[in-house]
Amino acid sequence: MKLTDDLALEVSGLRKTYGSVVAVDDVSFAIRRGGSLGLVGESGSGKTTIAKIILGLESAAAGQVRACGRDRTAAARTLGERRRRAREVQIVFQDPHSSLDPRQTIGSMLEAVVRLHHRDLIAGERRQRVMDLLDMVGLHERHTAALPREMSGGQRQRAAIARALAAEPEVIVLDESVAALDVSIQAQVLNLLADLRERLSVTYLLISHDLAVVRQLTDTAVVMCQGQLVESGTTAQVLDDPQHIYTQRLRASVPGPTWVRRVSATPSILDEGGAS
Ligand SMILES: Nc1ncnc2c1ncn2[C@@H]1O[C@H](COP(=O)(O)OP(=O)(O)OP(=O)(O)O)[C@@H](O)[C@H]1O
Repeated sequence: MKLTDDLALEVSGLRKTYGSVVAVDDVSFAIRRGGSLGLVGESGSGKTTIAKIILGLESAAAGQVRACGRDRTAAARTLGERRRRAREVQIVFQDPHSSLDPRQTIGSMLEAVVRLHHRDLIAGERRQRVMDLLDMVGLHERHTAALPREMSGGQRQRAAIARALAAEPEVIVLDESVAALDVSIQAQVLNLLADLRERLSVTYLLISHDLAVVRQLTDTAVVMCQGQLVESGTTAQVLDDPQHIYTQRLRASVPGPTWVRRVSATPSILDEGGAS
């Protein structure tokens, strides 16, 4: 794969094993600056492992990860390097309950991140930045004093998005970020994410098993099956005209507004007896 500077994120030949399990097997994809790519696949296909390697939470056995043209495959050696990498890629997890510190108010959490990444700002400017971040995600000044448990699930996820934005990252990894929310709240947060992408030109890597979410938020998609990338293309191509049998089964197994039942209930869409 050609590595170029107008790409926000590039993953090439990535491999990760856990003992005898090959979690990620020679996976390559790229996202242009401001683009949004959906990483699709059923549970255990290797999606979160890829996210962890991109974030530096796991090391790869082979392959390369680059963000904004800079290699980040090897562990960061200095604090400055870790901070710079954090400004390149941030993550929003599925469950803000466990990803937010339960003892820290939303305001102090955001101010700490602003302070870490914008050391030149004075106190008043930092406070203003926190207000701006809250406003960007549809929260209010009163939420600065709130603890995570005093907020609704949707508000907590908005706070987690604000925390990611506080670093002004080039790329945000959204790892099942709306999966735990009620459907109506999920729609609001999806709209917020779409608006933010448009306003900030931020790049998304969206990890989801929910094809409707992938359709709404991404313009390209890759499909993972048992650690391998089996299909890639524009989101419309992949979802409307899937070429690989796995993607076809994945699509057929997802109930949606226009869902037609084509497969019987099965623990895995890979079970031969499961699809009919
Ligand atoms: N820390 C670990 N130790 C051992 N095996 C692991 C570890 N993390 C992941 N795996 C294995 O690697 C494979 C890929 O897991 P991964 O969590 O990346 O999949 P996923 O597609 O993100 O699934 P899910 O949507 O359920 O999170 C699975 O077989 C999983 O059991």
